[in-house]
Amino acid sequence: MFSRLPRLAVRGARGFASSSARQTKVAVLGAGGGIGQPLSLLLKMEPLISSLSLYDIRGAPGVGADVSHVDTNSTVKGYPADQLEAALEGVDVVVIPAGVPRKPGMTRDDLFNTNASIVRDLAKATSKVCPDAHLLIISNPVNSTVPIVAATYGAKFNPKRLFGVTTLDVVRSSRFLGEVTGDRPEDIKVTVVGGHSGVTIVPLLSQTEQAKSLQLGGAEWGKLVHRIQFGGDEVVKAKDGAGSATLSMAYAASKFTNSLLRAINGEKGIIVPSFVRSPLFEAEGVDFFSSNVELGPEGVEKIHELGAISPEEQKLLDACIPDLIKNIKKGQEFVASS
Ligand SMILES: NC(=O)C1=CN([C@@H]2O[C@H](COP(=O)(O)OP(=O)(O)OC[C@H]3O[C@@H](n4cnc5c(N)ncnc54)[C@H](O)[C@@H]3O)[C@@H](O)[C@H]2O)C=CC1
Ligand SMILES: O=C([O-])CC(=O)C(=O)O
Repeated sequence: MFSRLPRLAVRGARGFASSSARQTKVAVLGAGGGIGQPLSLLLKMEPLISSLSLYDIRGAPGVGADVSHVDTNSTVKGYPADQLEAALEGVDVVVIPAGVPRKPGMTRDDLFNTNASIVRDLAKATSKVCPDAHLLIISNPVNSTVPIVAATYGAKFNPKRLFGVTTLDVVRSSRFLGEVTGDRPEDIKVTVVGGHSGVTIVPLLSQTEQAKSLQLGGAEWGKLVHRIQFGGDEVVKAKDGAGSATLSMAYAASKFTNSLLRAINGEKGIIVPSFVRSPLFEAEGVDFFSSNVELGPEGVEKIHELGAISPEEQKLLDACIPDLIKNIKKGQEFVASS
């Protein structure tokens, strides 16, 4: 049955999807949307999930009924607008792609006014119903929505269990670098640090074997870095008013969810970039930062240092920090004043 699903089949073959895997209930909040629908389908194909809870203010019962016919073992239920708390009952992992996407000419920060309160209200519900769940935040601006969730949790905030999903930047880096070098994207691993918008996205290409032929600071490198930082804009422009990345984002979110689920199930050595509460640049006033994070049963097990970076990458980092501080503060102040 899984012959059409090579990535999942490999996972199964490694034994982590065996019947000894723990029962894991996952909720998607915003499941009726452009990301939510394909993400729900991909999570239905995830052997480490036993139960899927799909919530949206529009259309989730329909998406739930549809996805529930897929012939994998997990159960699926869609919940309408007035059943958020029921949707969160007993949930271990909550993935949140709820909120509006960009239109051409907008920055991610332009989404703040609409999405900040959506994310805050969903976080209020998760902190009440499933306070120990791992939270995977997709809604933009991620640099602000993740601090919003942390601030909403207040004393209940567990920094090990809150993740801004920056995986699409990693996915794009592999793909775009592969287009330049001719290497297979599947073989390329790029550590992307910082945040998730424009210049806060910092790909550490000097640490990637396949990027060694690029002259750091040269035109080709500069073009590639710019494409990685502004890859989201390419999609927004091509969709011409109909939204932003949905399919590649659903893929990226399912990839990150799988990494976390494998770690929760005891697999060791899973290290992926994610935007988390981080000590790395705390002294400079940056409370949240994306870097390589080692995942474990409790969520964040270890936050890795950046390692050796080139002078060109240091410049990118210097440009990232002030924007990141602004975005994080904006989220924290929103919760403090609401
Ligand atoms: N982290 C990342 O790398 C990426 C983040 N995004 C962000 O993801 C978000 C969603 O994007 P799309 O799925 O394309 O948008 P969409 O508009 O297609 O879907 C959003 C869904 O959220 C639902 N929603 C709104 N308020 C809600 C609430 N209070 N509770 C539950 N559901 C609610 C809507 O009904 C809709 O179905 C946007 O903010 C977008 O910017 C998009 C791509 C990549
Ligand atoms: O560009 C956007 O607004 C959506 C997004 O975060 C991405 O595609 O990276």
